[in-house]
Amino acid sequence: MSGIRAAVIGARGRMGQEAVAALEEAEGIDLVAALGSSDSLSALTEANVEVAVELTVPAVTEQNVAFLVEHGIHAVVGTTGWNQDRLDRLEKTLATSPATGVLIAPNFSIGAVLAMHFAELAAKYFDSAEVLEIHHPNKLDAPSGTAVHTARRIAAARAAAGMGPVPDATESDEGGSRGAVIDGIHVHAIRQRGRVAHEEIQFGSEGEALTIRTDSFHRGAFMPGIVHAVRHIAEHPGLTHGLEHLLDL
Ligand SMILES: NC(=O)C1=CN([C@@H]2O[C@H](COP(=O)(O)OP(=O)(O)OC[C@H]3O[C@@H](n4cnc5c(N)ncnc54)[C@H](OP(=O)(O)O)[C@@H]3O)[C@@H](O)[C@H]2O)C=CC1
Ligand SMILES: O=C(O)C1=N[C@H](C(=O)O)C[C@H](O)C1
Repeated sequence: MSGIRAAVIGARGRMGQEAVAALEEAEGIDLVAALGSSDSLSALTEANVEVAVELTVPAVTEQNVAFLVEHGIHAVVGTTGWNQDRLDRLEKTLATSPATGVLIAPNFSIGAVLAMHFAELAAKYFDSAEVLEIHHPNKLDAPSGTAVHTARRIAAARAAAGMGPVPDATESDEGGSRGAVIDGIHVHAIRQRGRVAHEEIQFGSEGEALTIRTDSFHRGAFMPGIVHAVRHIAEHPGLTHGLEHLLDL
């Protein structure tokens, strides 16, 4: 064995099981540890892990990533829940281990990464913009991490173009029908059995609309992005937020 020594944390979850299979298949990567919730993280240092893929739950991801950084293990993180406070704390931890790379990836699917990129490009050309996400009903968080990241990027592109708020005359919003509002962009979450992960970004201006849609029908959709990140995260010390930064976009 002489490839990148990789591990999966959360190996028995829906994503973790797929990631274990994908990394076992990947050339130039040796999967040397696969941890569930009852395993100690010390197994990672005992196995001399170089890159760990973190796919757990929002409640534990921050402490897992802190352990990785403190032990100089590069991290490829798919778990949601990385708000600005958590990202700020992570930056501080990374300052103590400057050669270590951490990728926080709201979505590993190439289609979703491109959809967010296209949405950012389109944002300044349309008066209205809203994000709709649809996921399986076992998902713990709403709105999805991808939808939050998408809304933030649209809002930043609008702000950079000097645009004001989206037009909306709503005076009463009983039960939150207008959805969550992330940096001024409305985000709507649907949970539906039979679905995996889907997002639609809707833009509108007088007389025209643009809809950008991405569908992940199977968790295999996320695996090429994970494998690519495991191969390249060591070249990106510090914090990287979004797989787009590891791609040639
Ligand atoms: N970035 C992306 O592209 C994607 C991100 N996600 C995100 O990834 C995360 C996982 O999703 P999914 O696989 O569907 O969730 P699951 O609920 O299927 O899996 C979560 C796993 O986390 C494990 N876990 C919980 N606590 C710990 C811990 N302390 N140490 C190790 N493992 C732990 C559980 O382990 P056990 O079974 O051993 O109790 C469980 O198997 C979610 O936040 C989801 O939103 C999902 C899809 C794509
Ligand atoms: O929980 C999921 O399934 C997914 N979570 C991520 C998110 O919240 O954006 C990525 C993808 O949408 C699937």
